[in-house]
Amino acid sequence: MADAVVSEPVLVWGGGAIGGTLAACWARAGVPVLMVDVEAEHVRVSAAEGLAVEGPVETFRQLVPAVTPDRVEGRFGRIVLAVKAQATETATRMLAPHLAEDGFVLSAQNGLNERAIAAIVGPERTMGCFVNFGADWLGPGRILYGNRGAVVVGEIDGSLRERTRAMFELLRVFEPEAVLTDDIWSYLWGKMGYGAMLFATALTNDSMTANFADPARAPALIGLAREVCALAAAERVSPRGFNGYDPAAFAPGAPEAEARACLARLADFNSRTAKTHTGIWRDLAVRRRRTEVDAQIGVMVAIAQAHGIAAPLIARLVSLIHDVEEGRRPMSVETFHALTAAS
Ligand SMILES: NC(=O)C1=CN([C@@H]2O[C@H](COP(=O)(O)OP(=O)(O)OC[C@H]3O[C@@H](n4cnc5c(N)ncnc54)[C@H](OP(=O)(O)O)[C@@H]3O)[C@@H](O)[C@H]2O)C=CC1
Ligand SMILES: CC(C)(CO)C(=O)C(=O)O
Repeated sequence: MADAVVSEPVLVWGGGAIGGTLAACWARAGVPVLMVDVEAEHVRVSAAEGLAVEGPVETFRQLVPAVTPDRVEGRFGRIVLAVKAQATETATRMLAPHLAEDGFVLSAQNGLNERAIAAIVGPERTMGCFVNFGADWLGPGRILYGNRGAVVVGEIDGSLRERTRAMFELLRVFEPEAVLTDDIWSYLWGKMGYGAMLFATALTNDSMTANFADPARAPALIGLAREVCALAAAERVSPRGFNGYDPAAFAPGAPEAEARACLARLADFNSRTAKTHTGIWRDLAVRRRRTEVDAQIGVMVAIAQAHGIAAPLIARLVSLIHDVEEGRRPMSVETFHALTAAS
């Protein structure tokens, strides 16, 4: 990567829980960043008073250069996209005029958003990334960094290039155990399985750990992960594990005991975070807004149909989250077991 590009700011588009944590950590380390967010007060506080990162991992306040999208000027070689999945297309269209011809967009999101990004800016200008650290946007200029977690980067075509290695080094500034991979889709599909279970936990008000530790919820959680793993296989992807999640435990023929042992590991991993509930739960219970369910989980219904594979739990999960979003059902153990009924 040319020196001129390395000295120019990394544009972090979407400066909430994930983007804000990355931007603050990079800025503190002396990496030039420019954070872009639609929340004007968040932008003002972060730039003028400092973005406060708090919680058990790190507590610091860092001035982060930040603007709203209408104030971005120029073109950038490295854009890290960290909006919710349903905002991906809108945000990518907004950032596209600011992306250098030879630059790239890296998706620090959950889901298969790289496909949508590539459709807009082109596959050559899209880089894959998987993040599993936990963070919450608490308010303007305030983010909870709840726990460290896996961070993986790789090109969507599996190649390893100078720019991929450079981005890997940049991610290591944030997470020293970051991984460089030639198979980013295996991690993204790994998170699709874990993510489907996380969406199910958000049908209740219980913490992630309480959900994963409840034996009565295991059939629905295991069933979901098995459906996702079957879809990944149909897509010719071998999903990979991370932070206690092991897709092999949900592969066809894997013993139920392995799947239950995996749930116990996830209960344990999530018992050691200050972020007790998912971002999905937070959207529903705290922010009172729609979740990423269509963009993250709904896409799998279409993938299942394309392969002629039945995915009843995934489809039921999408409709139950919609029920909660639209006030037809409460977040409750009873609502969770409306999912169990489909298993
Ligand atoms: N939080 C976590 O612990 C984890 C999150 N992820 C994933 O990371 C992604 C980002 O999530 P998260 O950081 O939690 O979300 P947040 O809502 O905290 O942050 C996203 C930010 O982007 C802003 N935004 C929305 N649209 C635009 C736009 N067009 N241009 C610029 N900014 C915009 C949002 O504003 P507004 O709120 O007003 O829309 C918000 O401030 C998601 O895909 C999530 O699933 C992955 C692992 C862990
Ligand atoms: C729970 C977490 C942080 C993954 O560990 C997540 O991805 C989310 O909140 O949606």
